[in-house]
Amino acid sequence: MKREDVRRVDQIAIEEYGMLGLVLMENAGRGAAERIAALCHESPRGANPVCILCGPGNNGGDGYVIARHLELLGFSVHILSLVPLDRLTGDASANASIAARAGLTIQIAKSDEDLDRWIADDETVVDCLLGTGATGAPRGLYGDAVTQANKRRGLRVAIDLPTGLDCDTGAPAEVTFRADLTVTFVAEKEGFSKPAAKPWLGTVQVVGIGVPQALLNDFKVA
Ligand SMILES: NC(=O)C1=CN([C@@H]2O[C@H](COP(=O)(O)OP(=O)(O)OC[C@H]3O[C@@H](n4cnc5c(N)ncnc54)[C@H](OP(=O)(O)O)[C@@H]3O)[C@@H](O)[C@H]2O)[C@H](O)CC1
Ligand SMILES: [K+]
Repeated sequence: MKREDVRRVDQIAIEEYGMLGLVLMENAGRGAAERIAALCHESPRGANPVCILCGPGNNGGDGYVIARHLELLGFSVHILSLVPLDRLTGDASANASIAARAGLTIQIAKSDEDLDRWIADDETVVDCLLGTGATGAPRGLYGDAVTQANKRRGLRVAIDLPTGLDCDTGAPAEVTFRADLTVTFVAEKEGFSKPAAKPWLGTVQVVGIGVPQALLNDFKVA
């Protein structure tokens, strides 16, 4: 699916079918956590703990849901947010607040030094930095976070798409998250089929977020 179409699916599910964004995000995050747990159990590089890198939007919001479910699945998890939590809005803000009240470890990374210090070398790193709302190459600290993550030797999991990858063209930015697994929501993105995208995607798994079949049919999603 094209980026604009998958964003429309979220929007229509909420505006025309009356679903709540929080429900879509919970389904997304729970499904992603289950895939991450499976990968960590079956891969020799699959480490526990897990470090979740969260950005300023709903892709970051997914990360707070993933953290809560990974903890329930027996993983020790810590979250590095690249923005103060009061910068978050909507569903992302709600889930960051739930994670904080639940006592999940959340640190605010303000510099590349913070990222270098707080991302351990052998933990599993989850990319919840930028999703379908990204435009252009990851800017500033987002580029630093991708560079730091790519240096680690643990597993890397991208959520919805690897930060830096253009999900319509499949073109990687100068700095792109190199994932072992990409968990993408609703459907594979159009750019994922392009050869240039392959080194950055790793294995791709699609997670449904509970939107009605009628809506998927309208977008010809298998
Ligand atoms: N209910 C839902 O909508 C669900 C969405 N899902 C997840 O949501 C993301 C899409 O979330 P969205 O908030 O629209 O966008 P992002 O999380 O990708 O964040 C984009 C913001 O990041 C900033 N930005 C954009 N480009 C760059 C860049 N190149 N470098 C740095 N920062 C960037 C920008 O913020 P500004 O304040 O700077 O304007 C964007 O607003 C989707 O991918 C899913 O993961 C759930 O899956 C389902 C429910
Ligand atoms: K991402």
